[in-house]
Amino acid sequence: MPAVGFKVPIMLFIMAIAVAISGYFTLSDSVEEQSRLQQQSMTPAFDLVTEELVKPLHTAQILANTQTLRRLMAAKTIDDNALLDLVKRMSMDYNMDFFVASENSRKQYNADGSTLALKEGEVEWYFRIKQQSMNVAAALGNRQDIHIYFDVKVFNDQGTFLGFIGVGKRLKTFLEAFDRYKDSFGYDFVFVDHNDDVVLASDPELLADGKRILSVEQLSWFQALSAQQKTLPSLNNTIVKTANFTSLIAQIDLKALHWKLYLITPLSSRKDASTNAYTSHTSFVLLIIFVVFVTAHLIIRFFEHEPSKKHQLDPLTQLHNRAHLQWRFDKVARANQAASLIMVDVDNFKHINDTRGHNVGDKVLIEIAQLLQSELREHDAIARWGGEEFVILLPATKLDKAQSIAQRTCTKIAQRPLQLVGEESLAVSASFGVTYTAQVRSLERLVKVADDALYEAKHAGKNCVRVHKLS
Ligand SMILES: Nc1nc2c(ncn2[C@@H]2O[C@H](COP(=O)(O)OP(=O)(O)OP(=O)(O)O)[C@@H](O)[C@H]2O)c(=O)[nH]1
Repeated sequence: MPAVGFKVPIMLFIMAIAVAISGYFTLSDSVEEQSRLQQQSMTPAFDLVTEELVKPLHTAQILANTQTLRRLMAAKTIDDNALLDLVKRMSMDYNMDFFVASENSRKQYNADGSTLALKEGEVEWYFRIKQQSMNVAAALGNRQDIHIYFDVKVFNDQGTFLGFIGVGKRLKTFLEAFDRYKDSFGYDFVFVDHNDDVVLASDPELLADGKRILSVEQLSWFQALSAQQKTLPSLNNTIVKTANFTSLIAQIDLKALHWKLYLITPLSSRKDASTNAYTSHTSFVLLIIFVVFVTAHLIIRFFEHEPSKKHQLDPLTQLHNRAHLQWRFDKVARANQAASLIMVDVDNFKHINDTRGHNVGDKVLIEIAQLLQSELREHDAIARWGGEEFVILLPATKLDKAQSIAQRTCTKIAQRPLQLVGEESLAVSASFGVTYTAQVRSLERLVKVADDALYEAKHAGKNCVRVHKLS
């Protein structure tokens, strides 16, 4: 088998293919995982902004254009009850807290049925927003239970200002949801208005409270942007790096309000998530590589140690050859078993060949091979060692047992003359040399000692058994 020569290149080839496949799948998995994480973290934020901010604002904008509201607000003398009824109905229909502020009556009509006088110097927002050119405004209020109020101007058909329709949204749920997202995805959010002032943020320190308004330019991540990044029309998908952190910025524009929402994700948390995915994937691929490697190694080893079929059998006697016996001996040695070894040599074989011819000599060899094999146990091994020589390996067999097997076989050969077709029977005998080892030794050494014993048997007159102990 050319196994040793091919083993290293085959292993390298398998490893190269495995690493290439692993690299390909890891890379594509990593890209997929990144996209999934991006989607997973952004979707809830979009949902929340749409549900809590965009929807109420758009609803108020639609209601500002309804004829019923404009008719009631355009009356010289406002019908307080009719306006209160309308506000109540709208609030119930849309499940939001609407209010109406009337220019003609200078009153605010609330969904809970209350009214509030809009006096200059007392209700600051009304007079401030009224002066602004924008038709929509947002303001935060109610310190104890923070609300965001969207105020949409209402005009009559001639463009005369009639007041506001507003909707107030409790921000507690909004902020709580963002706290949960912050825990799960690590991101912060900052809303900034048209002046780039922070109006709302997940970090309570940044919340505008009317007394202290922070500009986005004062925030550490904004300051870390490069001069070129600051000139970009949108900071969406911008990566900002400082000595302490690397963050990914997402920007959502709330055009109606002229607000911007920044979501700031620290990339370390992303890296952790994708590193975990990468690690588990790579571990799996490495496990497969390991299994493939071990399997290939075992297969190659099997072929290395398993002599091929054509080398296993002697064509004449159909007994195994030397290579096979060596393989069997190595197994016994690896198992640290004791073993006996018998060497058998046909007596006066040259004479048989010379007097009866080679064909008869061959027949003698075949007959003796069959007889020897029939005397052996299942776990014994026999091989044709040379011309008329045979070697028998008896694993886990003590010397006296091996000797008695040899003696019994020797007697049987001598007692069973060979019957030849058309010829008189032929008396054949064989000599036996036996040895034993209790511990692992080389096959050559065992054969040498058994051969010495055999030599002694030949000198003792042949057709007998001699035993030599290993020194
Ligand atoms: N017919 C036949 N003869 C073989 C084969 N292989 C070897 N021989 C012959 O076996 C003979 C062995 O002769 P020797 O080594 O002198 O041994 P021997 O005649 O048995 O003498 P002792 O071993 O002392 O009994 C040689 O003549 C070989 O040519 C074979 O496959 N077939």
